[in-house]
Order: sequence, then C-alpha cells, then structure tokens
Amino acid sequence: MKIVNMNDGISIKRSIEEGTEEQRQVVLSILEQVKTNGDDAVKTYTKKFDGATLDDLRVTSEEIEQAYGELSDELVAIIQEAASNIKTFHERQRRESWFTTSLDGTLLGQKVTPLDSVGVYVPGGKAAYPSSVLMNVIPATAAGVQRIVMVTPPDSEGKVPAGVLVAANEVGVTEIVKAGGAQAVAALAYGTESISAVDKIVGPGNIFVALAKREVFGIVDIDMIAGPSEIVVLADEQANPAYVAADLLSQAEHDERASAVLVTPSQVLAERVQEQVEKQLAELPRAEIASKSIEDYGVIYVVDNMVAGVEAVNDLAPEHLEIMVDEPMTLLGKIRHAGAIFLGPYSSEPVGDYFAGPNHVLPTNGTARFSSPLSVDDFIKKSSVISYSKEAMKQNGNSIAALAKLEGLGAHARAVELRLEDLK
Ligand SMILES: NC(=O)c1ccc[n+]([C@@H]2O[C@H](COP(=O)([O-])OP(=O)(O)OC[C@H]3O[C@@H](n4cnc5c(N)ncnc54)[C@H](O)[C@@H]3O)[C@@H](O)[C@H]2O)c1
Ligand SMILES: N[C@H](CO)Cc1c[nH]c[nH+]1
Ligand SMILES: [Zn+2]
Repeated sequence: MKIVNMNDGISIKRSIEEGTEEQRQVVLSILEQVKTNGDDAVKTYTKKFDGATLDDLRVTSEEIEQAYGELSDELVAIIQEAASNIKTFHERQRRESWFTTSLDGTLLGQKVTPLDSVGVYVPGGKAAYPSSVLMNVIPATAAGVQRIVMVTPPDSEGKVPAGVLVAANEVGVTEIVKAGGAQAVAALAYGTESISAVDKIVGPGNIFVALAKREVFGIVDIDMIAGPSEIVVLADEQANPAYVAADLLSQAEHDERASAVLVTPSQVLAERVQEQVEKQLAELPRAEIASKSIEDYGVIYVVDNMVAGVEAVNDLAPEHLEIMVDEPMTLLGKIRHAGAIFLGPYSSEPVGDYFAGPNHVLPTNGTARFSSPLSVDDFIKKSSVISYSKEAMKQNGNSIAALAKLEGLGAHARAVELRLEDLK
C-alpha cells in the first residue's frame, strides 16, 4: 500500500463501470424477449447464463425448510438478532402524514403512503450475501410495503444458497424467484405469467443488472446504482495500526476494484499500517482479490494536520468513514460527506455491515455528496393534500386567476372565477 504526501494531491481512485455498447445491446435484447415471451424467456436465459433447467421459477416451502436444515440453530439465531437490530433502527425512520388547518377552515397536508410492491435483487455466486437480503428488505417492510418479491440467480442445479433463503424467510419474504441478471429485472419491471410487475427494484448486481435497472427506470423506480465498496479511515498516531489495517482489508476483500484509503497526520502510523496490511493480507482467504484492490485502489495519505485530514475526507466523500482518534465525536460535526460514519476503535466497519442496525447499502463513487443510505424513505411516497375552504377561495381566488392569466392559461383562470361568481 503506497504512502503519499497530501501535498501531491488527494483523490480516491474510483471504478465507475458504464458497460460496453455490446453489453447494452445484450441487455436490451433480454428485456425485449422477457417483455414479449414472459416466463419462457426467463427460463431460457436462466438455462443459458446460470446453467439451471427450471420447471417452476418459484422457491418452494420445501426448499426453505431444507435451507434451515443446512444452517446451525446458532447461525439462524444470529440472523434473527441482526434482523431485529436492523428493524429497530429502521422503524425509527418511519414518517407520519401531517396536516395543518387555518382559521378560515383550509386544510393542507402531506399524506405518506408505502409503495405497493417492491422487487429486491440479490446477486448470485460469491456475492449472495444474506446480510444484503436483510438490509434491502427490512426498510421496505418497516415502510409498510405489502408485496416484496426477491429475485436471485440459482446455481446450475437450480439451488439458491441456504443463508439467503433463511434470511429472506426470517424477514417475511414469501415470493422468491429463481432468476438473475437482466431477465430478472425485466420480469420485475414488466411482469410475466407467474411474476406480477412491481413498482420499484432495489439491490446490487453485476453490469447486466445495473444496465437493465437503468433501462427500466421510468417504468419502475430504482434505487442507486452501487459501485465497488469504499473505506476511508481517518486516524491519528494513537490509533491501533492492526485495527486500521484489518478494517481497510475488510472492504478490499469485496472486490478487486474496492478502494481502501487511510488519511493520517502521522508518518509513524502510516508506516505501521503499511506493514500490517502486508502481514494481514497473506492470511486472508480472499487474499488475491484484496491484494489487487490494495495494489490498484489502496493508498495512505499523510496530511499536515487533522484539519487537512477532515478536508480530505469531505473531498473524498467515501461510502464508509472510520474515525480513529482520541475524541472522535469532536470531529463528527465537521464531516459533511460520508455514507456511514464509524466512531472509535470498536466501531469496525463490519459492525455496520452486519449487525448494529443502520443500512449497509450506501452511496458510493462520491455520491455521498448528495445522497443517503438506503432507508424507509426509499419505500414511501408522499401525496400533497389540499382542502380549500369557501373563505380561502373568496380571499385568494382573484390572485390565483391573475397568476393563471399571466401564464396565458385561461381555463385555469376560469375554473377559479366560476367559484368566485357563485360566492358573490
Ligand atoms: N455494493 C454492494 O452492497 C454489493 C453487494 C453484493 C454484491 N455486489 C456486486 O454484485 C455483483 C455480483 O455479480 P455476480 O455476477 O456474481 O452476480 P449477479 O447476480 O449480479 O449476476 C449474475 C447474472 O448475470 C447475468 N449474466 C452473466 N453473464 C452474462 C452475459 N454474458 N450476458 C448476459 N447476462 C449475463 C446472468 O443472468 C446471471 O444470472 C458484483 O459486481 C458485486 O460487486 C455489490
Ligand atoms: N460492505 C458492503 C457494502 O459496501 C456490504 C456487505 C455485505 N456483506 C458484507 N459487507
Ligand atoms: Zn462489507
């Protein structure tokens, strides 16, 4: 992991995958096929890309039961505890409808309604994380969404990983569809014989999933397009170098394009973390992925002081920020851009990935400048409510008609003037 002096400039190397024109054409063709041929097309692509021959796309209750058999009782209890923590946190995000009334009898307000139906994409293969099932489904259920459809690609034997099925069952998902990639996104957006269309699609996936989500946006809503994981640690000389290195590697192991950055005013800490990263890397099961990520996207910035460190963090706007200084709370107010902020030596990033309660679906690629973690807000919508009184119409009708005329909209003006006539 290279050490760079901040005076050489600070940046986070990011990997923003746009996809090729060829991949886009493949996705467009899959979307069209599923729109036209429904379940048959989904099954054909599932055979082609996942190697599974399926009669029925649905996961059955026997498969769920079998999944529980594959997990220890202890692990099921841990999933339940994590789900409970995440639920408690997200229930605090719920929003209430509100209404105000004026003396003239007018009532104005905002009515909050959960989305009717949501599709959750859970990636297949090594990235089939049970924790991501919890993080995507629980805010939707906390918002009050009635129908949640989970889609995930099966393996070549038509199986879905046990941990994913147990997590889904624990949070009440009853519709689980064995389909992945663009065909799953198409099924959710357009509907097929066996899968009714949803209103919004959330969840990460590979480039085919991301391109398909971009393409169906407008027919349905989508969440963010998540990029590779990112971590920035802001630490001073008192931080434990082994902890800092371990936390940097926790994100590096996700993806060869994940980025891990240390910002510190301490040259001593920089060198110790550098040593620790080398040492710990060798022992990791995913050492190959983590070393590629550290080599290409890992960097230690030595800054002049903490003020410069905070400024650097705000420029980087990372997905995850850890602050490991004596009094981390004193810096919290100065941090303006970060998806999730972890304070102190025991708030290791995986605490947030799995268990504490806040969501681990976070803005990447610098989008923490303007966007937020996945939350209950992503699964509700608001309607404005206007109940104008006779008095208010008498009082304001002429002003409204005047504004309409200013815009050359006579029908608008007449709609109001008709009432004013009657109220004379
Ligand atoms: N940010 C996060 O929180 C997070 C979490 C988990 C996973 N991820 C990301 O999700 C992704 C998972 O990728 P994955 O591929 O393992 O699983 P995936 O489920 O995203 O994709 C598998 C599907 O891709 C489609 N596909 C594969 N090759 C294709 C081709 N040549 N043409 C058309 N379609 C094709 C198939 O339909 C297959 O079912 C990774 O990029 C990972 O970084 C991100
Ligand atoms: N850190 C990832 C998001 O950047 C989420 C995750 C899932 N499992 C472990 N970690
Ligand atoms: Zn993680």
